[in-house]
Amino acid sequence: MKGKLITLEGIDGSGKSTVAKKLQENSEIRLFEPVFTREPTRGTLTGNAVENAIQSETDQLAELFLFTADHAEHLAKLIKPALENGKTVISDRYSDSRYAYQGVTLKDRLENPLEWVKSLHREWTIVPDLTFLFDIEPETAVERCGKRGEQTKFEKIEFLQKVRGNFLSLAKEEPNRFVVIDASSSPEKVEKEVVQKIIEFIKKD
Ligand SMILES: Nc1ncnc2c1ncn2[C@@H]1O[C@H](COP(=O)(O)OP(=O)(O)O)[C@@H](O)[C@H]1O
Ligand SMILES: Cc1cn([C@H]2C[C@H](O)[C@@H](COP(=O)(O)OP(=O)(O)O)O2)c(=O)[nH]c1=O
Repeated sequence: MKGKLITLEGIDGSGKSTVAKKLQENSEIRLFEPVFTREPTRGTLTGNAVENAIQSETDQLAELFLFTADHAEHLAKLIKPALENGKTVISDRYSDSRYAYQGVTLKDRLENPLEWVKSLHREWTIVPDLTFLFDIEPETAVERCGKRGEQTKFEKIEFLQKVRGNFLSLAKEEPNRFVVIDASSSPEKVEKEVVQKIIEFIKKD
């Protein structure tokens, strides 16, 4: 696999989509002609199923498998072919979202849900080359989500506190893959930091 996979992760309202949009417009990033994508995917069979699940009180295990099915489809149809073509792929959310979020939703059902969800992916997923973790206080993130519009069942402070904890422990486990960004900074500062790291990373090879 020749291309590089870069992922954007963080709790709801941490500013991932804002950064993804800025990256698409950034002239230095455009030079690399990256493929921009996201999870959950949009307008696909699996992505639509996930969207329905998020908007209802779906069983947490069923929800995990829907998110995971969407990931498998995303890998097969978009990520793998793009990487094989030597493209840089930038994904707004990816597998770490499953480890962090379902690591919380499944905590009353399984002994160590984060590790279990990780192990479920191990044999077939593609581990990103670089992952940005947009780290922010859940209070600020939820306030931002409120301004954005209708809130989902995941956009609650207590829940997101636990998700944030999972993201931070994932970052600690793999310090070479993760870059933790202070997402409470201004959009300009966040963009500048991310662009700089991506360019450094791509030029390194
Ligand atoms: N650095 C920032 N400072 C202040 N507000 C921001 C910042 N980044 C994004 N926002 C705003 O916060 C809200 C959530 O951002 P968004 O990019 O949709 O987050 P996410 O994709 O991580 O859920 C949006 O209304 C966006 O305009
Ligand atoms: C990809 C993924 C997302 N999610 C959650 C995170 C979000 O609350 C929700 C939808 O993702 P998304 O549309 O990216 O939300 P946002 O723009 O607010 O960050 O699904 C999981 O629980 N597991 C997953 O594997």
